[in-house]
Amino acid sequence: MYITVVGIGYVGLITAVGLAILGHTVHGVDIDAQKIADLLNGPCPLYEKNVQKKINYLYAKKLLHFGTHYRRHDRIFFLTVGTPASQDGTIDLTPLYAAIDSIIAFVPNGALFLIKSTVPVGTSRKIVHYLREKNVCHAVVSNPEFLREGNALYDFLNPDRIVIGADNTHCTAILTKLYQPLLNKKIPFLLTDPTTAELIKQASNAFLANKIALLNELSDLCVQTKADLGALSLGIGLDKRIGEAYLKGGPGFGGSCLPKDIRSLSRSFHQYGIASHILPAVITANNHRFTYIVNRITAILGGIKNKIIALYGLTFKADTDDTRGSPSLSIIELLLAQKAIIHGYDPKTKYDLLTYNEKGSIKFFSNPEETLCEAEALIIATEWDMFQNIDFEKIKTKGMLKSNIIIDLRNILNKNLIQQQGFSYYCLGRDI
Ligand SMILES: NC(=O)c1ccc[n+]([C@@H]2O[C@H](COP(=O)([O-])OP(=O)(O)OC[C@H]3O[C@@H](n4cnc5c(N)ncnc54)[C@H](O)[C@@H]3O)[C@@H](O)[C@H]2O)c1
Ligand SMILES: O=c1ccn([C@@H]2O[C@H](COP(=O)(O)OP(=O)(O)O[C@H]3O[C@H](CO)[C@@H](O)[C@H](O)[C@H]3O)[C@@H](O)[C@H]2O)c(=O)[nH]1
Repeated sequence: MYITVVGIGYVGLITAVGLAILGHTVHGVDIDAQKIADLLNGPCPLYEKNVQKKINYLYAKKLLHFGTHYRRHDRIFFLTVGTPASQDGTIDLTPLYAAIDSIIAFVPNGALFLIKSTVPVGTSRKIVHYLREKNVCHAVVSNPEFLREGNALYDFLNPDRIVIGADNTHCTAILTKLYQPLLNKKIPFLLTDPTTAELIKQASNAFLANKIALLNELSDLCVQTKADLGALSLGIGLDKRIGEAYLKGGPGFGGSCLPKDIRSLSRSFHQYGIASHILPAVITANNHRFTYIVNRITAILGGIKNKIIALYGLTFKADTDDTRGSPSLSIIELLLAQKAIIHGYDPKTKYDLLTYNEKGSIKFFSNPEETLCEAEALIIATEWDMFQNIDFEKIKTKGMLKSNIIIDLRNILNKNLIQQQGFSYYCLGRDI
């Protein structure tokens, strides 16, 4: 099938590559001409493992194309543009409607719009009305995406389920054909209406966020009671009704999705005149976590004013270059506000894209050892594998870290080894 993917960001790029791997011919369109040029000439504008190789291969096979314009014969459009949220959860749908406007100005009636962007409940049906008012006739289907950055292509090709929210059976038939290779793998195919499909997407993220927030709260109780956080997660997760995923303690959940989608869902409750008591509590708990962690760091260091603190990991989790909604950045802002001096390191972050509200002292480094220069303490904020392979023995012997304090917000280092090497090691659920 010939498919157009609109908005080649984290989701659009993987959707385009994934659909081409499934055997379709895919045309990716973005308004960002620089992004398209980078996709065509390299390097890939975003980091997702194994994707660059796949792009090169599919491009050579002519299964994948990129451009800034639509083609007249395009009929099936996956809409994957951004849907950012303001603090009160209002979603900015301007990019989505702009994309729709540019498509309908170009293609004749009879196209199929598949909404993959995460949108507030009711959006697909509003789009149907919008198209009707414009006197054009196209079908609209909700087909939310559940991929995780860092595992994106695997998730696209091996999803736990495909959710289709459609009001007519003709669209369902097209989608069955489109996803046939995945249906052959017995991946559950859930057909429902568009509103329910939209709600499934946001509610799934709300459940995940709930799990993380509760685990993080329990982690604080572990500190006070000297219970073992690792054993607690395992013990809870072994209950099949709960499951082991999303029970890792950390600095709080972040990213461009979980925080945004809970705020948006919470706003939908409000708009429909009902109260959600749980969602606002999860948001508050997560925001509070950043302050809690900075207070603990301050206590461990006996004050942080004018002290250099090295921080490893700026992305919102490992294996991505995405810093949107990153807990590391929230923690850095709070440390800078107390006049700490930050030395930051991340293997994939494009430092020049980072902006700070606090105009404090911050410097970024291109290698982990240099980052430690003159630092009082090292904070590990994301779980990149490479941080586990750093030669801490050498760091200790050469006296690279002034006070030999390591604060591990992801519990990725081997506590016994690191303590034997002579560091004061502080980890989640025990000291923080
Ligand atoms: N990032 C994720 O892991 C993830 C997973 C599932 C769902 N989602 C949802 O998918 C959507 C996209 O997220 P993302 O992280 O890929 O965003 P992104 O910001 O990385 O990408 C959006 C892209 O859309 C382009 N764009 C904006 N307006 C356009 C227009 N009118 N025409 C063509 N292109 C346009 C932008 O230039 C950008 O390249 C959001 O709704 C998000 O909530 C994201
Ligand atoms: O046990 C855990 C799991 C995750 N996190 C944190 O939670 C955040 C979100 O992680 P993850 O869910 O892996 O990231 P995303 O790539 O944003 O994926 C989420 O958001 C996407 C966009 O909606 C959805 O498609 C995915 O299904 C959903 O997992 C990150 O800060 C993680 O560090 C934890 O602290 N502990």
